[in-house]
Amino acid sequence: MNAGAEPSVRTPPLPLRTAQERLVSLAPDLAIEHRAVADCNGFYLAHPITAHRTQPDAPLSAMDGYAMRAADLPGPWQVIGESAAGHPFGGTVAAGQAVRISTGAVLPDGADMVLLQEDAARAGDRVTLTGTPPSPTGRHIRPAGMDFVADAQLLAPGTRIGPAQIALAMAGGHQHLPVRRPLRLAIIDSGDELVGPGKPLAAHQIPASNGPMLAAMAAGLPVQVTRIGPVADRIDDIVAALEQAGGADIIVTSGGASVGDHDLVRPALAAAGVTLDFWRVAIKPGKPLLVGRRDHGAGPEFASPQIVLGLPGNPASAFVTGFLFMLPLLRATLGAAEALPRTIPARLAADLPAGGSRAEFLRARFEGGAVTLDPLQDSGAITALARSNALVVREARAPALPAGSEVPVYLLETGRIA
Ligand SMILES: Nc1nc2c(c(=O)[nH]1)N[C@H]1C(S)=C(S)[C@@H](COP(=O)(O)OP(=O)(O)OC[C@H]3O[C@@H](n4cnc5c(N)ncnc54)[C@H](O)[C@@H]3O)O[C@H]1N2
Ligand code: MOO
Repeated sequence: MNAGAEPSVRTPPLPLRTAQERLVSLAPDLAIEHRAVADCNGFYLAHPITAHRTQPDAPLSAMDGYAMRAADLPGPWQVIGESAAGHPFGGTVAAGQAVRISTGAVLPDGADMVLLQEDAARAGDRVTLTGTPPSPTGRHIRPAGMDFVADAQLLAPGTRIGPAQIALAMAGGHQHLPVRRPLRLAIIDSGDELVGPGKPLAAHQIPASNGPMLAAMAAGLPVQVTRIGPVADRIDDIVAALEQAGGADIIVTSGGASVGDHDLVRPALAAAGVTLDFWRVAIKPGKPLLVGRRDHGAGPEFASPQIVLGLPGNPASAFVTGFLFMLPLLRATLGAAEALPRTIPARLAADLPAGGSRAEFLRARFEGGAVTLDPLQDSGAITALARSNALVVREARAPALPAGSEVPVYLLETGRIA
């Protein structure tokens, strides 16, 4: 879209990939901070990190037993001391000698093998072989540098930091990691029919469920969520909600994105100074998605424009666009190397009819490599969403496929998909 050209219903909906790439390219630039390693779970690494040390820094025993020279097999040996984890043996193992050793302890000089204690018998300071000696290729020794050597790259930029990455950074001698600061996300529910929690409902009203759903989708990421609404279908009210969200890096709305007389998010965005970047994507559900931005003007912390992502109101549409657009935008802003979700191949449990003019994301269950479509594909059906753990991708105008065919699916982990 050219700058200044207002997208209209006459502008064809964008193909999915084009729309996703455009959105991700708008990701705000969040400042990089140095955060205590243990507090980095779920963040993305902003710069590569290298090892400040070698691990292990000396050869270690991988088992409890006796350290000795393989050339002395089959023994017997005289025990001359002990090497425990944190307490190395200071001497050297000579011919016919052994050192009692524990897992993680430094292998004494002169030794090149560890005999498991289960394969040995000890009487006083004499040890004899009672079982199988270690094979020449498995002497229960972890050589120095087996895990990593000083200055080697430990983690690449854009890596998601989880429990194992925290362990690696700590072992590599890091106290802090460079990550983008937590993202401020405002989520706005809009619609006259919506009611917030704990309030009585008339027949024409429904509980606002999209806001909590979208917040839960983002919960695994370092995101501070502010929930606003539900907001009435009045331009002034929506503008006021957008002002309330003035300090957010990203605003996600749901509802009011379509073409009805009460779908007022677009005019409200214009009134609030948001320039529309694109509107409508050729996907089902989720077509009326919109993306806009406005200058923050709130200091150096907000160097990039604020992004507004308007999702359709239907719950399945909000979920699918939350998965295909909101989460990739959050990941890209937080510095993820890979912002877009990936499909995996699965076998269709039943025939799949031909597709329509939009790419579709069908709610389904994936079990044992096979995927079964939910019979209720209405974008207002939350039950179907709640019992699904996968989205089957059917490309626009895809031909009908027989059961057993391979299709791409997105897996949705229960409770935590970010
Ligand atoms: N004439 C046309 N009508 C519609 C079109 C179209 O192209 N031409 N597009 C349809 C499609 S596709 C979708 S998707 C919907 C989405 O419309 P909106 O984004 O404007 O959503 P609303 O009309 O506000 O609401 C739709 C539906 O979702 C419920 N809803 C909304 N917000 C929430 C919430 N926070 N929690 C739970 N449920 C919510 C709302 O009550 C409606 O039932 O438009 C089609 N129409
Ligand atoms: O695209 Mo709407 O999201 O079909 O339901």
